[in-house]
Amino acid sequence: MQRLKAGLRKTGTGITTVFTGTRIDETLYEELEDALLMADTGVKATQHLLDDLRRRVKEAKATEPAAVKALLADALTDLLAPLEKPLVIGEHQPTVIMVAGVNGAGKTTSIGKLTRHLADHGQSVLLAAADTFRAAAREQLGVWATRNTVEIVSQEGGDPAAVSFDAVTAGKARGRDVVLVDTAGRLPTQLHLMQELSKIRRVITKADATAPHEVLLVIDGNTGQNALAQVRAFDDALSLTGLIVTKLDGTAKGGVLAAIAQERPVPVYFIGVGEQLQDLETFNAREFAQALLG
Ligand SMILES: Nc1nc2c(ncn2[C@@H]2O[C@H](COP(=O)(O)OP(=O)(O)OP(=O)(O)O)[C@@H](O)[C@H]2O)c(=O)[nH]1
Repeated sequence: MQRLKAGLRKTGTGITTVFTGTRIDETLYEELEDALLMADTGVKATQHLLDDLRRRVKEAKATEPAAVKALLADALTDLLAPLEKPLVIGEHQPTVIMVAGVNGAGKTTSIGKLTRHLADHGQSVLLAAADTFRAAAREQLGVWATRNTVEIVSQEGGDPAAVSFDAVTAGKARGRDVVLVDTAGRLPTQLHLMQELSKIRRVITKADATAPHEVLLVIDGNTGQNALAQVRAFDDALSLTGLIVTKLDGTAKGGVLAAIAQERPVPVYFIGVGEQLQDLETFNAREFAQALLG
């Protein structure tokens, strides 16, 4: 919570200074609108929050800007609440989790953190290095695997769908709890690479008819509105089940979660708040709103 609070300070300060005045007037709402837009909350979510806030202020008969800030925290919590959902492991063995994202979003780091989180909860993990293009990516995942004492299935220059198939088959045979499939970073505009992702998904289903059980997109919270565009594109191509939002430490664009909640509410399973293994937190709407608004 402290790390999240510190991380969201840049986003939060712009919004909270709006409430330092003494009067609740149109200027306050206008400044708040600007601050929310600056924080990448997006036009729709900003409008929704302002309308909701005006209603709450009227109902509560609030007279102090400080009270309005508390009401905004409530409005934001309600908006973000649909994004709150725990990642459930154990309904299938293994639970197959496919992870996608654009280059540099923090996919491999998040997989390392997630592996550690799962291992801490007593789950055995098998990693599939389906990023067969970049030797460095395989090596990086290998480092995480060693650090987490988990197994890894990788294949130099192989077909990513084939590696995924092998990993799911091995996970089944070895009775692992979770198979995590890391895919190469790609842009939604690279159509052939998006098709390749769909192929990986299909081939995973061939190895296990019920899989993948989770299809996660890792997005960089620092990219603001662009992250929302990524959610839309990857969701259209892959039917996402969840998100991991990274780099929420030190961002000025934390409002993007509100935009996602408003426009494409894919659950946020985890948030990344640093580069270390332990810097992964489950997403909680109230905590996030409070961390943001101080
Ligand atoms: N501050 C901070 N940095 C992060 C976080 N998550 C990842 N990073 C950093 O972001 C950079 C990119 O992370 P990677 O995990 O390599 O990204 P990737 O999506 O796997 O990249 P590709 O393999 O190119 O697709 C690294 O320097 C990470 O340390 C986070 O939550 N906070």
